Amino acid sequence: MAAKDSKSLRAALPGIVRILRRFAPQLSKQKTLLIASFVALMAEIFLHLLEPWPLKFIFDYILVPGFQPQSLGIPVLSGLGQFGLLTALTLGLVAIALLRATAAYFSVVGMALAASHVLTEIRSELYSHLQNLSLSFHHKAKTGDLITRVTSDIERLREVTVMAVLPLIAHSLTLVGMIFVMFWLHWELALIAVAVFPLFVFCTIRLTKRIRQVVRSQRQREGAMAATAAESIGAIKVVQALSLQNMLENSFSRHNRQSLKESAKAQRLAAGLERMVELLVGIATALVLWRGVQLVLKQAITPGDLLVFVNYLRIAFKPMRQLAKYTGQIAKATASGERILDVLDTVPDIRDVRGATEAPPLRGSVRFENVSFAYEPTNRILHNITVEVQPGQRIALVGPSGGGKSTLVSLLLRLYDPIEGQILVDGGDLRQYKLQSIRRQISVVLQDTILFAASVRDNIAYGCLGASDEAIEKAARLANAHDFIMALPEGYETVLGERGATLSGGQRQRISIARAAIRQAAIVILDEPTTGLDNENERAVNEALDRLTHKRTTFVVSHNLRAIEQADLIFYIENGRILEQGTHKQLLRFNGRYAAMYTCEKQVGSGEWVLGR
Ligand SMILES: Nc1ncnc2c1ncn2[C@@H]1O[C@H](COP(=O)(O)OP(=O)(O)OP(=O)(O)O)[C@@H](O)[C@H]1O
Repeated sequence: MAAKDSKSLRAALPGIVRILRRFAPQLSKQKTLLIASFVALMAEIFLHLLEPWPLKFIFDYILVPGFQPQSLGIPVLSGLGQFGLLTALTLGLVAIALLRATAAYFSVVGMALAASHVLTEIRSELYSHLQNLSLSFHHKAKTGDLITRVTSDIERLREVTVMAVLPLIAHSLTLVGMIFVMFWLHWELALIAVAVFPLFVFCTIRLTKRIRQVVRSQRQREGAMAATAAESIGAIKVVQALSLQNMLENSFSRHNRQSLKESAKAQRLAAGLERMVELLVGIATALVLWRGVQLVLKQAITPGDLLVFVNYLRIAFKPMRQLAKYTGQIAKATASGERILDVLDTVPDIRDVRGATEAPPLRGSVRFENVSFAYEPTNRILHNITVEVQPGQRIALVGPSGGGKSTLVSLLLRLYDPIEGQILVDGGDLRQYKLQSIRRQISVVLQDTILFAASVRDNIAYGCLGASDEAIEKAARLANAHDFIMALPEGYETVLGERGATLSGGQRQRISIARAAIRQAAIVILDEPTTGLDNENERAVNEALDRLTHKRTTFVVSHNLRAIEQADLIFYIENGRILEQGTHKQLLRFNGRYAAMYTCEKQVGSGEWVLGR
């Protein structure tokens, strides 16, 4: 994920090869379109080379004293008179222009279509890959930066394919064709014309390398800005409440100013490169004229030949000047392409192992066997956890904050894999089953309920895609949500604000319970589901949770004393170790840490376990 250091142009080529190789399957699907546009391109190049030739004939045969049609050596034209030949040549000029325009049209449209198809497919692949990348990746990556990759990096590749790659190929091949024809006409004059080329290539490579470095660092800067914006706008309430606006603004404008500097530098370099090319072409034209006129006077070449030379240099002038622009754009797009590949080539830590099977319908027995886990290799969070849970049992995980309770349940969801030990469901190792088939059978209610900017109905149905209206309503009734949903302006069709912002915390929580309920899963995970709710909402949510978890294996991470007392089995976890386990009564009799916390909490009397938080 880390940004690569800037590369030289020589080193950029492997980047392009890497991109082409990685996207070869998508490209080969567009084979027919690509071949057709290439054929059109070749036709365009040929017609481009042909353009000055009618003029050459006019200069060499019509404008010379003593017109001799036979000297043309082309039987069809030799039979024409002076006027007829002039008409034929001028019509030829128009026909060449027309055919060339048609060929160019088809090559551009064909290429644009092929690029759009390929990149649309890559964008879908990128999005789906991002969704499946493990949490360990997403915790480290910046959201804004990832969004830039899915949107503007892909867009840049699409633009550059049509606006730079195609013209670059066309112009390069035209240049090669022109050099070939010039050598065929007169090698000495051709040598003079191409003499400035090595200088041109040298300067282009040097400047393009610098442009690429600047542009890459500018892209990173833009990613950082997008990340800052996404983060602060996503958490605007906290930002305003803590008056963090100034601090965030400063950081944003620092990146913004730096990006401006880099963009100005890139523009300066690109403009300098273009001017240098103009100068070199001017020098080449002057040299050709100087030697060419002498050759015409010595009758070594015809005036028409010199005209073709000068014309080719003029035609070559435009692409050569643009070459700098195109290479700059391609360097930019290579950077974009590599940023996309960096994501696509990141292998999810958590994925289906080879030969993984669909999990059978679960009964709900769970066993953690000597499970250890670390987010960072050097810092173990869980140590040798062994837990045995029977189907339908309600388990409470308690202990001070940071002890590892949420981490433990996230291992059951296979958001992470243990570094040692194994987790068994109904006797089978979690890792032998397909990821989705396990997750589908576990319902989750978290403290931070995430709802989507969709209708209430859809938000509930996300728990079980394709659920019927009856099932949705049943789940909503179970979750104590039906009545307030019906009171919303459009009932179940009411579209929620982003992240469900238009509902109260308790309402959001009850919709998320309905979403969990519709799954009918054998295992339910409740991670502090009532934290932050007022008494009335908490009562409604608790009622809903009791119904949701009835006869299901339930893991509750909670500070709520009532939820803890009701559990069949309580695990007291501190510093990643299970220090005590048993029923509420057993643990009170044991008079250890759990009993101490419980007694202390009872005395404080808030009903919420506050120690250690
Ligand atoms: N994504 C992460 N990357 C690195 N460390 C993490 C990550 N998530 C949690 N931790 C660390 O793992 C430890 C256990 O966290 P966890 O959230 O499991 O504790 P908890 O017992 O659920 O706490 P709380 O009661 O406050 O929710 C903490 O020290 C925390 O800092």
